[in-house]
Amino acid sequence: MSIPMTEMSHLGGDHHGASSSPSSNNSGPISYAQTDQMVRDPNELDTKRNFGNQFNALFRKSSTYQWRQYKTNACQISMPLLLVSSSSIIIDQVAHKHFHSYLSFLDYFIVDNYIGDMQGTKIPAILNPNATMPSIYDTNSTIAGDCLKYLPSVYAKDLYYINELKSNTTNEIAKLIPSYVNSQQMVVPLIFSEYILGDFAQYCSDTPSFVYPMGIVEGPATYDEFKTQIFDKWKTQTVNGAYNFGTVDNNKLEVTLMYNRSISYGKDLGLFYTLVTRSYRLITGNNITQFIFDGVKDFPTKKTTIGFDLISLIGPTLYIFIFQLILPVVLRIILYEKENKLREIMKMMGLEMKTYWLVTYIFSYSIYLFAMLLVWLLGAIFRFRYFTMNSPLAIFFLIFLWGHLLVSFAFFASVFFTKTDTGTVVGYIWVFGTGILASNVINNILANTSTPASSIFVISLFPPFSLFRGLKILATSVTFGENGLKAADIVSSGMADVYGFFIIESIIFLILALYLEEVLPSDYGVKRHPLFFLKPSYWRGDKVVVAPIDLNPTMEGEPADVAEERRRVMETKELLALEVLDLNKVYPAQGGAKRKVAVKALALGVDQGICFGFLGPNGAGKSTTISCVSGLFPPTNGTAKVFGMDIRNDIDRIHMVMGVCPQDNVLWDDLTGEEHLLFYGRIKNMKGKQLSNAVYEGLKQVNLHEETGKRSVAYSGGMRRRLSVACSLMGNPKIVLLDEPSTGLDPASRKQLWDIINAYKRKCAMLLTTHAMEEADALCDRLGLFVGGQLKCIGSSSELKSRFGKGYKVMMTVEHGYETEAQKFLFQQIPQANLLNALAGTFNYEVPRNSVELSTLFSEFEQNKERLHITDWGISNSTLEEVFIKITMGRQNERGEYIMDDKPVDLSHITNA
Ligand SMILES: Nc1ncnc2c1ncn2[C@@H]1O[C@H](COP(=O)(O)OP(=O)(O)OP(=O)(O)O)[C@@H](O)[C@H]1O
Repeated sequence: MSIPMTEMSHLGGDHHGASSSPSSNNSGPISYAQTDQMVRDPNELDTKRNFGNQFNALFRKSSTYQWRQYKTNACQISMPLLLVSSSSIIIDQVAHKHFHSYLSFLDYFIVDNYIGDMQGTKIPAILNPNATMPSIYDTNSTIAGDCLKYLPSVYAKDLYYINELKSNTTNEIAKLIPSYVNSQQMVVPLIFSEYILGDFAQYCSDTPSFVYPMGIVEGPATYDEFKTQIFDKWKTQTVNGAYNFGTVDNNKLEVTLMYNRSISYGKDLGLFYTLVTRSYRLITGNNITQFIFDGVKDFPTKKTTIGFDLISLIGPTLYIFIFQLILPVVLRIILYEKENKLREIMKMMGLEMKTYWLVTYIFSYSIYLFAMLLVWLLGAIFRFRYFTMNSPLAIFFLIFLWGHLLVSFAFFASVFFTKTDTGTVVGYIWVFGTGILASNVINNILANTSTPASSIFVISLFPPFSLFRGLKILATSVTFGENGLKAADIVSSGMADVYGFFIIESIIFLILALYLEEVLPSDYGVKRHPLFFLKPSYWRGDKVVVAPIDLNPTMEGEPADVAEERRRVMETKELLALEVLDLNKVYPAQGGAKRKVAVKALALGVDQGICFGFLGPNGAGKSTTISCVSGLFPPTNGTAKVFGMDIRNDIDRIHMVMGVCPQDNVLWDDLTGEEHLLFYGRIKNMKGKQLSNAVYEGLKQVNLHEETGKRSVAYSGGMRRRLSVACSLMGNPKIVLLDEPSTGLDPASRKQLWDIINAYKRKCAMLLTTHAMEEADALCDRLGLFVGGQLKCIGSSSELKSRFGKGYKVMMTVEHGYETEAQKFLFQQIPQANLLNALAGTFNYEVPRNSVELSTLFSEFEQNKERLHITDWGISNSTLEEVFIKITMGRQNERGEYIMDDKPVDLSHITNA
């Protein structure tokens, strides 16, 4: 005979005798509950969170994590740098191409526009005589009035003409222009269009001023001489431009314009043009019938010098992208931990959220600051006036304060996203969208001096626009020959206002972010009442008062053992590791799914030092119960107490004595196993030798001690699972919740895991869910079987088997052709045997527990097996699996017994034979 040893081991009962039944009408602890350190009062537990330890734990973890992410971080940080560098190259190219090779194209464009502009100019009626000719500013003019002090002083006084006539006719025009413009009566109204003057026109538009036109003097006799002279003088830059007349007579005006780009940037080309054509008309009285405009010639200039800082001109547009580019990066940092439940698991393991936000803030800000300081450095290296001419103090405050607003705003925005990728993409759209909006719309609003202060105030409430305002002030200070913003001008320029907005908005967004995190419903976490801050108890730091839950003494339809468990929980005087008190969880209808009652009026107690197993089919509500107990979800009704501490108002303290291994492995891909354990150990106040020993032991127990350098992303599924279990056991928790801990483990690893759990369960209480019946058998002192969110039975494995199993199983294998004789023999020995199945000569029977005398059965089989050609036989106890199947698939009859509708094969003809 061969008796399957594993099954035979069940003979004579399980590892816990039925005598230890909780149903023995006592309300004390389960008799086999043992623990090395019995807790009698929750105050005996070390539930204090130490800010220093947790800060240290998180700071080290985040530093290591960010360091491991150096490639991603380098890419993200280099984006702003790339923008700065590439803009420098592009602008250099544009400057050289347009101002040197394609100069005339650009300048024709300017002239054309200018003419168009002039035609549309409305001359104010009060001006008399009407303006006939535009003027160039004489900034020294006292007549000009106050408005001119705002104008850039780039216009020098002298404009030359060269009398290098090709024709033999007298060059009347050449003579007349100087006398025309130099005559004192030629005080002309200032009527430049806004196109030409840009922002500066705003200053003078309300108070038309009169200025002297500049002087025009005769220059050297030939163009070549003139060129030489200009080239010699380019550094002093006193000459604005020159005319070189060709043929000039009553019908024809042939002229070449030359201008000094270093001074005038081409802005006054139109002016030069108009000056000569209108003078011609005024002096000759003729309309020009033939105008030969020979194009525009640039004055010789030093090769690399460009007259104005294009980068500063387009600065606000460019810099608004650069300054905001870290926003999606920060969003990614926050959302990664949110989406992957890492934030929740840290919380469940005891991390204080204040510490979490502080460290996340410091890291996000550091990444931003590092990137921006590099941008500043690069800007200085490329000699962008923006960075070299503006006061370093003004730039520093802009970078420093904007960083705070950016990070606070990212915190605020992160509240509205759950997926990392969605948040990051929206972040980039935000950066570019607001950048484009700012440079196209907000720019004009800010540039318009008639924009009321209230509008500017409203605009500034929007972070990207207040940034744009600051960037524009700095840009304006350097664009057209200004000397940059001085530290002394920070207040008068409006920069101080911008800083003020940054500071106030940072505080507002930070408070909003933290507030919304506390109250806004989300996938995980217990949320506060929206008006929680109005309660004085919140500010005093008092514990929230919650109504006590009185367990219903009876619940209709509850099986006897479950009702008994309810009574035990109500009456027990002992401090239980976990009391579940009429816990209900209803998931609201969402995304097409109906409202789901996942857990119904659950009442049970888990004693200290035992391992309690939740069994049940998929969707029975096991994980939901664990999630409620761990604080991942708030219960809809009812509550649970861990060592007497209520999950509704003491969850933070509970977390310090709790270890959680969720159903999915919640790990940081880029951290090693050792780093995970160090982190969780530090959170739970472990230090020094104690910590390093615990980490080593933890890794050794799960057989990961030789994988210390490997990051968890490179672990196999089983290794990740073992690491998750090791994390949950760090820091000597008093209660450990394990949601399907052995999923995906090979048999050897599973055995190892069982050894760990068996070793730990005397030190703490454990709650585990599993689908593996042998695991429940091997580990759990008590089991609860769930179906449809309700507890269907509760007890030790042996109790359940004896209550719901039919007794023993007998297996017999018979040689071909001798089956009938062998079966007859079996029914003679055990008349109540019930054939479950017969396959290829192997027969399985169910045998009622008291229907057989085991010793007689053994000797009868031994004596007859050869005669009956029985090659193998065995007897085993009912398995938990049968109990499981019976309860989950069977139905209850009127006496409350579980029966299976699928009847076994009817072989009564054999029995009767
Ligand atoms: N976040 C959720 N939102 C809505 N319904 C949910 C949510 N989580 C679980 N449920 C539903 O609640 C019920 C119980 O789910 P739960 O995950 O607790 O079952 P389980 O017993 O742990 O199952 P399994 O053994 O498959 O892990 C299921 O019907 C499930 O669809």
